[in-house]
Order: sequence, then structure tokens, then C-alpha cells
Amino acid sequence: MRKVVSRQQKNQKNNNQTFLNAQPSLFKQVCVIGLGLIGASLAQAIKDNGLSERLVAVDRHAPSIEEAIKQGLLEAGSSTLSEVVAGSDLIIIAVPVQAVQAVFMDIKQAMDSGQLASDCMITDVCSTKTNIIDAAKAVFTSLPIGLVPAHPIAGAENSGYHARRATLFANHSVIICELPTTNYVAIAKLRLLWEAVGAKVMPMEANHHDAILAHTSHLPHLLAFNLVEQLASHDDNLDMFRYAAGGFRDFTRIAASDPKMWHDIFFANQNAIVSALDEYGVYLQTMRQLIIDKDSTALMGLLGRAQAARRHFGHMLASTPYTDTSAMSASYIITPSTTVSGTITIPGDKSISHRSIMLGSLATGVTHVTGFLEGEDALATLQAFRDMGVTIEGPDNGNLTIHGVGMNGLKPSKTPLYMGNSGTSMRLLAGILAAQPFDSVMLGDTSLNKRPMERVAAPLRMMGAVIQSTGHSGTAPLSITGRDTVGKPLQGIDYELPVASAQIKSCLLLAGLWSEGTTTITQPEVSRDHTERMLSAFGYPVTVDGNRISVEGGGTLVGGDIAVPADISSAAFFMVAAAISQGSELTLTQVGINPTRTGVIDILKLMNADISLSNNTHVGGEPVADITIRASNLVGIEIPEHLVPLAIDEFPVLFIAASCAQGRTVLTGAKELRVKESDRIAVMAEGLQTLGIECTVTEDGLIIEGKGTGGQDDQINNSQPVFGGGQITSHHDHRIAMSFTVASLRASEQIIIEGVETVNTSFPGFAELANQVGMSIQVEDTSI
Ligand SMILES: O=C(O)C1=C[C@@H](OP(=O)(O)O)[C@@H](O)[C@H](O)C1
Ligand SMILES: C=C(OP(=O)(O)O)C(=O)O
Repeated sequence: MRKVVSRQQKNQKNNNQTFLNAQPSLFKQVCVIGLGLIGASLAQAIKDNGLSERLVAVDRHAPSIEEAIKQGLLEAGSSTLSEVVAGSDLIIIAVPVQAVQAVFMDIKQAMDSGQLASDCMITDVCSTKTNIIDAAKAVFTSLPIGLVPAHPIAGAENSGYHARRATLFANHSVIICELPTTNYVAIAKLRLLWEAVGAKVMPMEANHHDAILAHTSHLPHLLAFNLVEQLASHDDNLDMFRYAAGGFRDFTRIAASDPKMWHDIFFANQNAIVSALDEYGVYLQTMRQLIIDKDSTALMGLLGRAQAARRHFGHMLASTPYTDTSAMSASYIITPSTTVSGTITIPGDKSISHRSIMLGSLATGVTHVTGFLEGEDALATLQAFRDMGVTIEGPDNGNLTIHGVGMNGLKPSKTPLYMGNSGTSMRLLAGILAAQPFDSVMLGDTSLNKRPMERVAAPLRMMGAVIQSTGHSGTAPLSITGRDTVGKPLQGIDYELPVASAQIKSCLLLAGLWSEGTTTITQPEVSRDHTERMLSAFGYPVTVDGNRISVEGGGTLVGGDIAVPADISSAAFFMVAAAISQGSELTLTQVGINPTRTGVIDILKLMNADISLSNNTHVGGEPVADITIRASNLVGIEIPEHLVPLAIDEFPVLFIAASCAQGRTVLTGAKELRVKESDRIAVMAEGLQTLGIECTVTEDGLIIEGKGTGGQDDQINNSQPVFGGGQITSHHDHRIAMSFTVASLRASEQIIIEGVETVNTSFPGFAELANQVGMSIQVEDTSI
């Protein structure tokens, strides 16, 4: 259970911090027991950072002590604790795990004899934690109030005093066990010490620490030692080592670590290690059998899943940018430019990419996808299906091969499904998961966790789904109970959508595929129809009657080939870029022009944009064309409300166009913009005002006073800046970042956009492409 901290304790913590910061050194005397790699490195880091007035050490190896004193690292040292420990206010135990209990006995004696205060802080750096606490319990009548067990997750294959490095802990994690018996000041001071040497501190329960470390550290070390032993015991071991490839070297690097230390750890964490090892045995047997059986699909699936999972975990951890604004570290520094030109290819459509994974996975047979968008949103969907046991090869340059598992072939994921920033993934998957026999949990990043999920959860409940939005206010995480537990299938419903949302419509239609009877969705306005089109392309009958769409449950999907066209929502940035800048002409090849998506073209044309389509054809059931757009004098308009759902994602960049138009542009009926990755009305208005544009926020839209000077019939006059310069934040929203980039074509000064990592959710390579056509974007990492 997490430790609950009262307000009083929090205040006390803040006061401690101020008090501690005011002290010349954090400690009067630190005594390090054990001058091995970790102990000596920590001593050196304490010394270099001036964290203690005095440093003393205990080590049985006299030459290390002598050298450390000679080098000025230590004031004193000995092989016996009682000779140097007096007056220490922190003791750091850095000896092998099995020797810790004996050290505790020495410490107790020093406390009993008055050499040490009873509240003296005691910490350790050992790789196991429950046995350290047990050892302390065995020695002290009650756990010392200064005891803070800790574990820096840092090391090196070299051991001993000479291998020490003061920087060993920089950017590494240190786990601290905050025991209920420990004085709060001791915890706060140890935290300060670790942070001062560059480490990231995280609290964790001792049991949990031991179970996790058994898998992530102890098992890999055991396997490394074991593999070296296996190879070394061969008769031709010399040849084996001589020709051992990089794989052997990389895999067994950690087998050069200190044997005594690992001997102790393996015994100290016996139970957790044995269970990790048993589990490993099962996986090894499975792999062995797949090779014997020459089961290529299953082996490919396993290898692909493992490769993706490794990347995914890295991503999940590194994707803290999406969960923590302070960590959003990449910025665009944009120098104003005046014109764009060229012929470019825009990456694949995000909505269609999501659906290709979903339907390809649920189909029978193999589905080949080309033009798949390798952006983080679509990759989140891909990973979710891998987590549910689907074998997916790729993505390789937009190519994917999906080995469909059929309507009843998904397996429960072992971990919660992580949807990152993607509303489409979470909402569409909610419909699929609600119908599965097993339970599921879906998580999102900070932005996604704020977006409304009851809009799908409530109608799914009407179908009999058991689904909870467990966030603050009808928001993610979503927890879904499997049909096996519920005991009966979903029931078809006749549902009228309260908003024109393709995500809600698709969620319910997808749930309808497993439901008894008919599911009919009525939408108030037309919204994108990719789900309907792709279901039909996979052979699933869909009935469309005006704005009423129906499916019957119980059908099947048949895999095939899907070509994903270029995304018109991404193309929109370049359409506006060319429209607003003098002398520009851009051609965007083979862009999807599904009529449920072309609101942006209609709106720009109403604003007097010069847009033409050519090479019209069909790709994978979707119409596509080359779009050519040239500079023109844009004029302000009242945007017709029926076009809003058809251009829902393009408004941020349309606001940039409106700012460059002559006269006022009024958007109404677009409340939905407030619940996208950010509140796109508020956030765009704020950014526009920063850049000197007058605009008024309304409940369901925005009024923009355009600064363009040329009218519809005038000479094209797009060379005067309408924006100033300034600093804009993305608010975790890719479309905000890209829209303000386009503004730089009519800006008088530099525009800086912070938090641009988010662009990768829908448009990897955006900055490179923008530079290719004539913009001037420099990407800077400001994290260091
Ligand atoms: O179905 C889809 O692929 C999408 C539907 C739209 O969302 P809403 O359904 O919330 O309008 C759109 O904004 C989103 O980018 C993608
Ligand atoms: C709203 C968007 O996506 P999603 O809802 O999938 O996060 C978008 O891409 O603009």
C-alpha cells in the first residue's frame, strides 16, 4: 500500500527541505561500510558534492583504506567499526547482503555504548530488501528510527575500490523503502543525498522491490553466469570463446560482476528468484518446442512480440513527456520563411491505419497493409493487438503483415493496454474489448486520461457491457469485465448519437459485431465512415440508410490487402501553408479525399483558396487524388456548421488560415474541439493572441479578426506578416504544434514551439518535410 502523507507531514517535509538546504553540509560524518564499487563510488560522490563534513570508512581490505586516506577521500578508516564510527550521523552499509546482519550487530553495540546516537541514520545499497529488514529486526529490539533501506539501480561489471566513479548514480534510479517506523527527516535527508549525486529516487515496498528485481536483475545475472559456465565446460571452449560473436559478449557482459555479491543475492532473494526461474523454464520449453515443430508463424509471433515489447516498454518509460509537462523537452525554433513549393507525399491516414490493425487482427487469414502510418497513435493500437496475442510483422516502411486470429481469437493481455495519446485507439477498442470473454484494462497518457470516455461507456452499458471509467470524471483508465464473467453476450441496440462522432459510432458498431441482433446507430450529422467502408471491404455486411448505420452480430471478417492513402488531416498543414504564403505552389500526392473528410477543402475554397484535384482514383475502397494548392488572397467567412464534423481535426490550422484572411471568420457548432488532445478552442486562441491576432472565444467556437489585406478580386498580396513572434506550448497536442509552425510563413519574428514530441503521434517526419518545401525549423532538445 502507498504511504499516506498528511498535510501536516507534507508541511513538515517542506520545512525540512528549507532547513536542510540552509545547512553547509547535509551530514557531519558519514561512515561507509565496504569500499567496493558502490560504497567507494558513493563515498566519492558524497565527497565531490560536499555532502558531509567528514567521511570515514570500514573495510577489511587495509590497502583500500590506506589509499583512500592518502587520496584525501577519507578522514579515517579501519577494519573495525568501533574504531571510526563515533559521531557519525549517517552509516551507509555497502557490504554483500549476507554480511549485513553482522554489521547491524556492530552498529547496535556502538549505539548501546553511546558512540552513536539512537536516531543515527542507517541505510544500505543492497540488491534485496526484505532480508535487510529481517536482519535489522533480528538484531534491534525495535527497528531503528533512522533506518532507511535503499537500493541504487546502478553498477558496472568492474568491482572494487579502483573501479569507483562519482558519476555512477547520475540519472539512475534509487529505490527507497519508506518504513512506517522511520523518522520522516531521515527519509527526506536520504532523498536529498541521492538527488544531490544525480539519482532519481522512488519509494517502493520491500516485497515488491524483491519480486521485481528477481525478474529484472537477478534472473538476467543468473542466466549470464550460467551461459558462460555452459560454454566454458565444453571441450572446445577455447574455440567457442575465440569465435564468440557480439551476442555472447553483450549477453554475458554482466557475468564479469563480483561472484561473492551475486552468491549472496541469489540466496538472499531465494523465493522470488526460484519462482522467476521456474517461469523462465516454461518459456524456454515453449520456444524449444516451436523450433522442433518448425512452427514458423508462432515463432515469428513470439519474436516479433518480444522485439516490439522491448521497444514499447522503452517507449512507455521514455514517453513520460506525455505524462509530465516538465519533461516535454523538444522544441521547434522556427525562423520566418515566406514561400513553399514542391511535390510531396504525406504519411498514411491515421484513422484508416488504426482500423486496418483492428479488422486485420479480427479477420481470418492474412492481411497485408501498405502505407501504414508509423505514428505513435497507430503504433499504440498495433501494440495492443500484439499484447492480445496477434502476430503482426512490421511495420517496415509502412508495410505490415497481420496474421488474423478470427472473431474469437484474441487472448487477454498480461498487462494493461497502453493507448498513449490516442482517443481513437481507446474508444474503438472499448467496443471490441466489451465483447471479449476476458477482462481488460486500458490506460492513457495525461492528455488522454482527461478526455471523456462515458460517451462510449454509457451506450456500451446499454448493450450489456460491464465497463467502468475509473478516472476522475468519466475518464480513463477503463476497466472492462469479460463476457465469461458476465455470463451472456452483448445485445444489439438502436442508439442515437448525441454528437457527430466517428469514434463513438465505430465503437458501437464494432461491439455490434459480437452482439445478439442488430445494432443501429443514428448520427446527427455525417462523420467519417472509414469503419463502415473497411467492414464492407472485409466482407462484413453493413447497412447504411442516410444517417442510420446497422450491423448484425455474428458475422466474420476475411483478411485481404489494404492500401492506406495519405492523411488529409496531415495534408491540411501544407494546404494552409501554400495558401497563405506569397508565390507558393504545393502538390500533395495521392491524398485520401473520402467525402466525409474533405471539409477542409470545402472551407478553404469558401475562403477563396486556389485548390485543384487531379489523378483521381480509388485505393483500398477509399477515393484519393493529388491536391495542388497555390497562394491566394483568403477572405474571412462564417463556417457552415454542417462542415464541422467533416473538418473536425483541421480547425487548428484553419484558424491560422483565418488569421491571414481579410476580415472576420466565425466558427460555431464546434464544441467538440474542447475535448480533443487539448481544448483546441482555448489553446489556439491563447496562441493566436500571443502572436498578435485578435480573437474571441465563444462556447462552441471562435471569432477571428483576420489581418489579410488583399480581397478576393485583388492582386495576390501574401507577403506582409500578420503574426508577430513568440513562444507557444503544444499542450500535448500535435495539431497545435504543427498549426503554429505553419504560422511562421507569415510571421515577422521567430516562433518557438515547446513540447513538439507530440507531433510524432500523427505526423512523424513533419519538420523534415516542412523544411524540404521551404520552411526553416530547427528541432532542439532542451532537456539538458
Ligand atoms: O474515428 C476516428 O478515427 C476519428 C474521429 C474523430 O474523433 P471524434 O469521433 O471524437 O469526433 C477525430 O477527431 C479523430 O482524430 C479520429
Ligand atoms: C483528435 C485526434 O485524435 P484522437 O481522438 O485519436 O486522439 C486528432 O488526431 O486530432
